[in-house]
Amino acid sequence: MPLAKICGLSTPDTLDAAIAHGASDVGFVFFPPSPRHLSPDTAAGLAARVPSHVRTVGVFVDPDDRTLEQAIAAARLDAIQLHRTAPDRVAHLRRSYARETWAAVAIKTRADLDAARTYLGAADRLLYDAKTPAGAALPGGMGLRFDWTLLTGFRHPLPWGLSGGLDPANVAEAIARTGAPLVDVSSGVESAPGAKDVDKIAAFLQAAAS
Ligand SMILES: O=C(O)c1ccccc1NCC(=O)[C@H](O)[C@H](O)COP(=O)(O)O
Repeated sequence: MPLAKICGLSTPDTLDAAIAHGASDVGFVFFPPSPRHLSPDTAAGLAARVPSHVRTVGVFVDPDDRTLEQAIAAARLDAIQLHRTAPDRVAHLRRSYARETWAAVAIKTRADLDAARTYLGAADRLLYDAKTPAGAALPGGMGLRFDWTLLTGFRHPLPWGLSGGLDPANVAEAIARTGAPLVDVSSGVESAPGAKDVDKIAAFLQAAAS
């Protein structure tokens, strides 16, 4: 059974549902333009509900040191997920904060996937996510999917995860077709942008485990 991360949780009931139904990782977004953005105080309250066998992952977009420090301290993050962050900066933040460090890699073409190799030695895990359109406010959480066949035969330079456009109806097929060791979802388990749905969370995690 692959690991499964529910990203962009922002309420106790949806967080509890993710934990109860077997999520390995829960994601808290620290990016003000996102409908899933959390303040450090809110994140701290949620993090206190997370048992030790579930990892808390902070999601950031090329963060400055202060943003990271506040979030890590408040939410006692186990891991940091970095979008739009250059490999040398990822490596620096990994060394500085001593947290498991995920580099999100935006994928549309084979060349995008090849660029993932630049994170070897810089990150602990790659999260392949669908590239959002130029000018989009968010680099993730938009329900977009990339061509999974790009992953066929690819020699992954690091442990990895699959993200982008997953939902309860397609996650089992995604795992079967790609062999993903970790799947990640946000909008696919929402009823509206930023509003997670406990039934969809349960259905996603059940399908991922099937
Ligand atoms: O979800 C957000 O609002 C977000 C904002 C800024 C950076 C990253 C963000 N999400 C990252 C994730 O890990 C999402 O789960 C991933 O992009 C998949 O989203 P979706 O396609 O909606 O399932």
